[in-house]
Amino acid sequence: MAKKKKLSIAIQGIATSFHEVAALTYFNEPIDTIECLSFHRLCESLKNGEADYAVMAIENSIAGSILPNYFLLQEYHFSIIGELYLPIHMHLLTLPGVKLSEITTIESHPMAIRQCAEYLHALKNVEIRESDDTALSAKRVKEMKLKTTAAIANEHAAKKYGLQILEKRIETHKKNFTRFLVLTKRSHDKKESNKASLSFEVANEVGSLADALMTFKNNSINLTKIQSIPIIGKPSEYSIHIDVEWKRRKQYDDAMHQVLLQVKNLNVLGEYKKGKIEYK
Ligand SMILES: O=C(O)C(=O)C[C@]1(C(=O)O)C=C[C@@H](O)C=C1
Repeated sequence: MAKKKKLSIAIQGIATSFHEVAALTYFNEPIDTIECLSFHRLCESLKNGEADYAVMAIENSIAGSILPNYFLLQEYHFSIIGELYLPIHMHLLTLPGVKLSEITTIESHPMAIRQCAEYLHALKNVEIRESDDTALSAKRVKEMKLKTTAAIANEHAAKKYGLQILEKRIETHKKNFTRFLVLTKRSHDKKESNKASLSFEVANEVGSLADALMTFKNNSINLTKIQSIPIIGKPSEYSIHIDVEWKRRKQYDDAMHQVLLQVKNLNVLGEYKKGKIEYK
């Protein structure tokens, strides 16, 4: 019997990155990952058909929204087919035997650095350096035998690169989640969807945004997130991104028909099943 072809999933970062963990958790089957060292590269990989799906972090419960990714969602017009809330535990990794007093540089992905800001602010005389990926920082410490550099990364990176966990759980708050979106160019089944991500623009007039949001309220639709991003070239104008959840599909459909008349450039970025926040 012919073997089933594995799905290829574009991730930001390399093996053991949080994106790899997110992709393995979401698909829950053997996958081929395509390692991308930027979110732009990740979108290109999906666009040119190298990947079947892409997994993209969009927000973190400590560090907030990854704003550039909202621009990418707008630019590439992929469909969001699912989401995943992944618990994130950050550790300080070094070569075996290294002491904290010997560390002069700490490097990691900027989102990881922001999630550990409290811990990092308390350290004296340590340079904080941004990298493309948590796992890549761990790999660099190992391969370049960097005795005075520590990486902020997860336990999978520690294991893979034989690094010691010098400090455990250095994230600012223990309930730390990153929300990932699963993107595709393919058509997908929306039968089970109870959540949507939308974007639109409103006139710069009294109450225009409030009126649009009231339409969702009046149809019993729960607004779970709102994020505005600038419209490039139109200073002080914004594109509004919202996430909404519904109990009955008809309520969402009714709200959408009404809101269509109130806003400009309404886009449905995806309709999908709401992810669970499960604390481990
Ligand atoms: O550097 C990684 O390991 C990533 O997968 C990137 C990333 C992010 O983009 O937010 C993913 C999850 C964590 O929030 C920290 C970093």
